[in-house]
Amino acid sequence: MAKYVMALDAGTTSNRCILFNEKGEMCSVAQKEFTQYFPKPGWVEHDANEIWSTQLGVAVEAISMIGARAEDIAAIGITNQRETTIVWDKETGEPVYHAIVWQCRRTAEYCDSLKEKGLVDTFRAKTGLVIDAYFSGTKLKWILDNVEGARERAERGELLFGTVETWLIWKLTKGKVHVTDYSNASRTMMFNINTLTWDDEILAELNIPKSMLPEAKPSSCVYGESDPQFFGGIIPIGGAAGDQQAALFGQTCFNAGEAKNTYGTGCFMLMNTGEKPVFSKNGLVTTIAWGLDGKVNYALEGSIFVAGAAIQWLRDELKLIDSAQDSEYMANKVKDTNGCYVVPAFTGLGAPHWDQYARGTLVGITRGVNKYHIIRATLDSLCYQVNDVLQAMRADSGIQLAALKVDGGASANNYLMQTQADIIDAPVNRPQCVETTAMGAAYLAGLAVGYWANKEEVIKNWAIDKTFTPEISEEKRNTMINGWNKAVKYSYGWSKDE
Ligand SMILES: Nc1ncnc2c1ncn2[C@@H]1O[C@H](COP(=O)(O)OP(=O)(O)O)[C@@H](O)[C@H]1O
Ligand SMILES: O=P(O)(O)OC[C@H](O)CO
Repeated sequence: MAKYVMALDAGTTSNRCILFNEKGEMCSVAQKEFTQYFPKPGWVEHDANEIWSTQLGVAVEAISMIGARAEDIAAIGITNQRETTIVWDKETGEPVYHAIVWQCRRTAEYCDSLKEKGLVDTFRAKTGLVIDAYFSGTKLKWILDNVEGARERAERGELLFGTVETWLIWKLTKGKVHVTDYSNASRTMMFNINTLTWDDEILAELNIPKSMLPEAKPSSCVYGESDPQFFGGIIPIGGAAGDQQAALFGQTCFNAGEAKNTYGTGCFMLMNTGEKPVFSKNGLVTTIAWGLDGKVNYALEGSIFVAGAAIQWLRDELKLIDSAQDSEYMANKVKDTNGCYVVPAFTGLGAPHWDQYARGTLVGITRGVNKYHIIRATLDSLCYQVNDVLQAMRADSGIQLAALKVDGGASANNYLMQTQADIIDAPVNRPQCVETTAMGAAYLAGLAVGYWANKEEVIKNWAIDKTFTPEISEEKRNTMINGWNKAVKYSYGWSKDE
């Protein structure tokens, strides 16, 4: 029997490959960052060819690190930064433009025009989403409208669209397979989450030729095989899911009412709502969690655009820290933020505010505020944003979570996790393996090929590392949250007149 399942985790700032064994243990890990392009304020792009070459590179590295062969790998599972939009030529495989990243705000005004046409309820009912530049649909329209010749070529059937998993599967199969999974399709603002089909009315509104779109399939199913050129033999590609839905699966939140929060570049809280979509009244979006065993699970999601990215900003732009890990030590050098607040609305605000024009702000500065206070306030901003989303989730679902399951790169930060427990006034549970995104993709792929027999087998692999319990008084919590509520308002609408 094959020894491993290979997860390809194509994140926003880096690509990773992890080989998992049957017990869900990480047997080999390789990771590489890739270039971020910021061509204009609020715009974010990646080079799709670099996404592919980096992803293939780490896969080959992870395999060779433990001397594995293709036949040792039961299946490949893919998980990815969602919404990021790639258009390429069907024949040459060349992207016609850089990948437009989920964080990119270039279509904010066009989104406003859709709202002004009174389409908010239509989009919500069909796609589960709010109209926002975050999602793929308007990014795809932008490419067709702005790249010379793209619309004509698309109408002639020469171009293909995909989010990152579609692109990677297409590359891995050398152009044989053009698919997406339901969880990724549900982030495009073009997919009807009730009928599980591309929505003709929306495609007409956005003027998108249907022939460009991939076939939408369940998240756990064999889409095709990787070409033998890449790993010295064929490997079935057995699963794909957006990274946040994969993390929900990796955290084994299989039942309605179970939730997780992932602290990566952004921060995303998802609650499984079972086999029926629940539509939010409090600024959350409805999304497909996964398609598995002939059924579809839905989730409520609170999407926070900037979380770990704010720590990168402290490191790369302000140069206040040498590494993201240092933020913990630095934050602990002071007992509070000395009254200052950071609102990292660098690419607008997502849930529950949904302000495309919000921009970052630093308020409450007095003469005594030093770099440690600013670092601490930046970490705290993640906790406040998560609290805003958690309150919305409580209101929508009526469920008071007994504890919050966390994961993602920044969940390693103990200061951050303790403050999170303090602010939400509930325990925070961190599992031993915080690579739940990759783990979820591995589970979906492994289940498709029988490497794991069923979900019950994988539940056994979840184990806790540490629980953080609330330690501050209600009075202190309220004071901190009131300050945040005041601060966040200063970020609203900042770039509207530019
Ligand atoms: N110890 C830490 N404290 C705070 N932030 C951290 C820490 N370690 C990593 N991060 C942040 O977490 C992010 C990386 O997490 P990861 O889950 O790999 O993200 P992604 O999948 O979005 O690329 C980076 O933005 C980094 O700044
Ligand atoms: O790169 P991450 O892990 O922050 O995830 C990005 C999300 O998928 C965007 O929706």
